[in-house]
Amino acid sequence: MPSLGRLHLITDTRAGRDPLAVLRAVLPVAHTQLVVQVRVEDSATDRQAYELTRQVLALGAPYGVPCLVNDRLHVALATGAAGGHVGADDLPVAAAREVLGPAAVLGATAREPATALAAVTAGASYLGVGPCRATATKDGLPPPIGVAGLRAVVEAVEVPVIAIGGVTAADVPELRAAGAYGVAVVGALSGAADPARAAAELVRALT
Ligand SMILES: Cc1ncc(COP(=O)(O)OP(=O)(O)O)c(N)n1
Ligand SMILES: Cc1ncsc1CCOP(=O)(O)O
Ligand SMILES: [Mg+2]
Repeated sequence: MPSLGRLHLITDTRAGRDPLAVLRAVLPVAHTQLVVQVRVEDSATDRQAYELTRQVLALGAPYGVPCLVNDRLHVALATGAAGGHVGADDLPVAAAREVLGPAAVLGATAREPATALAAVTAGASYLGVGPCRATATKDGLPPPIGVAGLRAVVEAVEVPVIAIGGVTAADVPELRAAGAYGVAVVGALSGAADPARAAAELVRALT
C-alpha cells in the first residue's frame, strides 16, 4: 500500500454544503497529505454516490490524491477508487477486504483497543478512531473518547490511526502526541470560511 495521507477530507453532502467546491479549494494546498473519503447521506442513492465519487476522482487525479468510499464498497469498485471505509453498521472488515481485494486501502472504525485489534486482524489497513471530540456532524454517536481513548487504541495496533470527530487544527498537536497518524475532518474544512486556509493550517500542524 502506498503511504497514507495524514489529512482525510470527508465529503459533506448535507443540504447547503458544496463538497466539490471545498475539494477544489483544498487540493492545491493539501494534496501532498490529502485523502478524500466520499461519504454521502444514508438517503442518497447509489447513483448519487457513484457520480460524486467520479467527480472526486477526476478532481484528485491530477494531484495523485487517493479517494476512498465510505460504506458503499460497490461504488468504490465501480469507480476504481483506492478503497473504502467501514464501521459497525457496514460490511464486516473481513468481508470488506474480500470485496475490495488485497491491494485496496481499507479503513475501519474503532473506539477501543479490542475492536481495533480485531479490525486490523480482519484486514483493516488503517483505523478511524473516535469521536475524539464532541461533534454535531453525525447524530447518534457515543460520547467522545478524548485523547486518552485515542492513545489506548494507538498502543494496541500497528496500523495508522486517523483521529475523527470534532477535530480542528488546534487539536492536532495533542492528537499527534498521542500517536495519531492523521486526522479525518468534515466540519473543519466544509464549515470553514476559507477552506484553503483551514487546510493549510491542518497540513502545517500534521507535518
Ligand atoms: C476515517 C473515518 N473514521 C470513522 C468513520 C465513521 O465510519 P462509520 O462508523 O461507519 O460511520 P459513517 O461514516 O458510515 O456514518 C469514517 N467515516 N471515517
Ligand atoms: C462520520 C463521523 N464518525 C465519527 S465522528 C464523524 C463526523 C466527523 O465530522 P466532524 O469533523 O465535522 O466532527
Ligand atoms: Mg459506515
